[in-house]
Amino acid sequence: MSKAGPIRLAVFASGSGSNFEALVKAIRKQTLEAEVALLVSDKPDAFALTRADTLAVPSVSFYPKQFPSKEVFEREVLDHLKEADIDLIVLAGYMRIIGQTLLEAFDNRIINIHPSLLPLYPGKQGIQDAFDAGDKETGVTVHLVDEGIDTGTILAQEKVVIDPDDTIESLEEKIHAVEHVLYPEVIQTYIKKLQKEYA
Ligand SMILES: Nc1nc2c(c(=O)[nH]1)N[C@@H](CN(C=O)c1ccc(C(=O)N[C@@H](CCC(=O)O)C(=O)O)cc1)CN2
Ligand SMILES: NCC(=O)N[C@@H]1O[C@H](COP(=O)([O-])[O-])[C@@H](O)[C@H]1O
Repeated sequence: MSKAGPIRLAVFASGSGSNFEALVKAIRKQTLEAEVALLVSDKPDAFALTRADTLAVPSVSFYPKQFPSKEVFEREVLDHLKEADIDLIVLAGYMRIIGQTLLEAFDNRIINIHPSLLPLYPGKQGIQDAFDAGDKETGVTVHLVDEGIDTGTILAQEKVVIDPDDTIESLEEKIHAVEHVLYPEVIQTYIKKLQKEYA
């Protein structure tokens, strides 16, 4: 981490990749002092990979079920991260549990964004769960990733009001709009913290 040059991020995405694109655009607007050196996906048909091609960001994708175990899969991923000299892993709609191989190699250097006010509604459908519960508000959480699911140290949260006339689609739009601003801000702050620690 003490090396020269910008912090090198690997973004992990399984789906659309709008948060990935927001991070790249924040870097190009110079509001995030980092470099997205690699996009990693566990879904070779993920639209995030198309966004990476359009944005000229190197990418790699995998079929996890082709590997005999999560450990073997993550060792392959880790080889690519080392080759790209990655400093920080940023999960952005990555719908796969991070195992011990990556957790140990990137201790306190894996961040996730989750579309609920954790500890409320962890898991894969945070937006739907809050909507179905009839809550008047939900929000976005950015947290460190640990061995639990959405149990890592919370770095930031922002509330989002659920209006009576909201649909699941309109709520998703409001959540994503918050994410696309909050995530780059939180990562910038965390990078500065890491750089001080490693100085
Ligand atoms: N070790 C951790 N890994 C991940 C975390 C975390 O907090 N700790 N956050 C998730 C994101 N996520 C919710 O925020 C989440 C993603 C995926 C799952 C899940 O049950 N996935 C299944 C199915 C995977 C598949 O079939 O594609 C699984 O991996 O077994 C729950 C929560 C990212 N990873
Ligand atoms: N459990 C993790 C989880 O639900 N993550 C959520 O997936 C979406 C990815 O959107 P994107 O692919 O457009 O960035 C985001 O809303 C993110 O919070």
